[in-house]
Amino acid sequence: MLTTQQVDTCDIVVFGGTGDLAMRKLIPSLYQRDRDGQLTSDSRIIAVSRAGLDGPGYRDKVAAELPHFLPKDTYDSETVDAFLTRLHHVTLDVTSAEPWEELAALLTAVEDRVRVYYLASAPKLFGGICHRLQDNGLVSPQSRVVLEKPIGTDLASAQQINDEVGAVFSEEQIFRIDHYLGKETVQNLLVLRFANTLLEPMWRSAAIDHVQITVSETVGVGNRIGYYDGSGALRDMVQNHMLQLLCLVAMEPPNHYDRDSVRDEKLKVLQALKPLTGHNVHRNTVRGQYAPGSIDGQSVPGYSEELEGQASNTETYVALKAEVNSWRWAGVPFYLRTGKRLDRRASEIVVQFKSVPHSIFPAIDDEMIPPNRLVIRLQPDEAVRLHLVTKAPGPGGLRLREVPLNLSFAETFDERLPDAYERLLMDVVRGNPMLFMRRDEVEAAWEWAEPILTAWQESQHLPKRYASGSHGPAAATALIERDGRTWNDEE
Ligand SMILES: NC(=O)C1=CN([C@@H]2O[C@H](COP(=O)(O)OP(=O)(O)OC[C@H]3O[C@@H](n4cnc5c(N)ncnc54)[C@H](OP(=O)(O)O)[C@@H]3O)[C@@H](O)[C@H]2O)C=CC1
Ligand SMILES: O=C1O[C@H](COP(=O)(O)O)[C@@H](O)[C@H](O)[C@H]1O
Repeated sequence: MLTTQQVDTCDIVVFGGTGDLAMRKLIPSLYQRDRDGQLTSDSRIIAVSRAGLDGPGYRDKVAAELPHFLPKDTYDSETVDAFLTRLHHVTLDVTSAEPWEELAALLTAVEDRVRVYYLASAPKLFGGICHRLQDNGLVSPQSRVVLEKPIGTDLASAQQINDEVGAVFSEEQIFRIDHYLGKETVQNLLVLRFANTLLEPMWRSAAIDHVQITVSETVGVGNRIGYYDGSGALRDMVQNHMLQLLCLVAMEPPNHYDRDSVRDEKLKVLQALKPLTGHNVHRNTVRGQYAPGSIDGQSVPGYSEELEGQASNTETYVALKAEVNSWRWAGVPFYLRTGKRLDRRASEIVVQFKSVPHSIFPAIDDEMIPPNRLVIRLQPDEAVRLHLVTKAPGPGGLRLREVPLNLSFAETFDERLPDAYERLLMDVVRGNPMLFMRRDEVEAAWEWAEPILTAWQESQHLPKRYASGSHGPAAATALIERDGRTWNDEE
């Protein structure tokens, strides 16, 4: 839950302030924080783009779009009007050599204060923007820079971006965002593991059979195809969000809930990932691309139709088997899968415990007793479900039933679950980088992911086509079934 006590004065400059991310996520999240009284009246939000808008023009744009991206019960016109007065727009081509006079005049018209430069623009612009900020005298110890993902497309490009940004800002001033870390249910994972004594003794290979991490989307690539076709699901979802989830499940208990203790432990997990290279990539990964199909009764085109018939090997689906080479996790596979245009929207982590070693019940073999499962449902219908085996009531022969103990967030808490960006934006303002990726984490994640991309590129195999609205490629089912396990697709 966000604290409502702290009120901050800041200027938030959004490079790319008219773009999809800004309009759908950043501006609505800032509105919510303002609505909760967390910004002082003189705090400002300054959008930068080439759109040729003035302040009133940008305010009109936000006023028209904001209602579409807010839960209805959080919209009220008085608060919106007050919020709009904070908004400014500076028209600027960040690649041009012109001095940044208008932006500089606006920023330096007030006393030095916390300044957040949010780079909601293409990563190739990050280095240039930072250098221009410095050249224009706009970087002070109170400045922070937020880098949107993806940080690069491979290790070398990530290092280059990190070097360029690092030449202007210190590591403490750099916030590499992974919005999955701002989700309430993801933060709850740390609380679940480290504020309960029940789980930790079982949280290891002695008791756990395997872990599944799924991020299944029903949406396609939409209007982001230009970006997506050069990226694909491994770069877009696995290298960042999914590996971060894996880290939170697999990490050792940090000594403290603070920036370096938590990030040090996550880094160790990334460094312990068993490399997937060469033929191991083909054995342990599946990539797919959506074909035409139907979602919610509506026909939808395939990926290549969306590319106007252009051939593309970009994957919109990945399933893979990862392993963490550590004492705790030896022999416990982590199965990851993510894809677009699938049959359901569901993000979840499933921790599957081992089966009972021996059945004491006559006529019920060990394998007839379902193993316990902990399902951490990240979205939608956020919940933690512990599946236990119970006796089905009734006389006669013993019948066993698997039943979930269901901690549903909606049923348990009255509070609205804030969007991930609400929490993360205020963490930047307050200078708390714990839920942001440190340079070494990003680069370790690339070190593991890049050989997979290389092996795919060198291979003759094309991504497997799967019908939109399906479970994904059959090969992904085979990947887990070959180990005698099945994907959790029940809920
Ligand atoms: N959209 C999303 O859901 C997500 C996006 N991201 C990342 O966020 C970043 C932005 O994405 P998104 O909002 O979708 O992209 P958009 O293409 O929708 O927006 C890009 C923004 O940058 C501005 N811009 C582009 N070139 C320049 C320039 N030379 N000078 C000044 N402004 C410029 C555009 O305005 P104009 O063209 O008018 O100048 C626009 O405001 C990307 O790095 C993306 O990967 C990450 C996660 C999710
Ligand atoms: O970063 C990204 O995340 C979204 C999925 O985020 P969610 O919060 O809706 O689960 C994904 O659709 C997008 O392709 C990716 O860039």
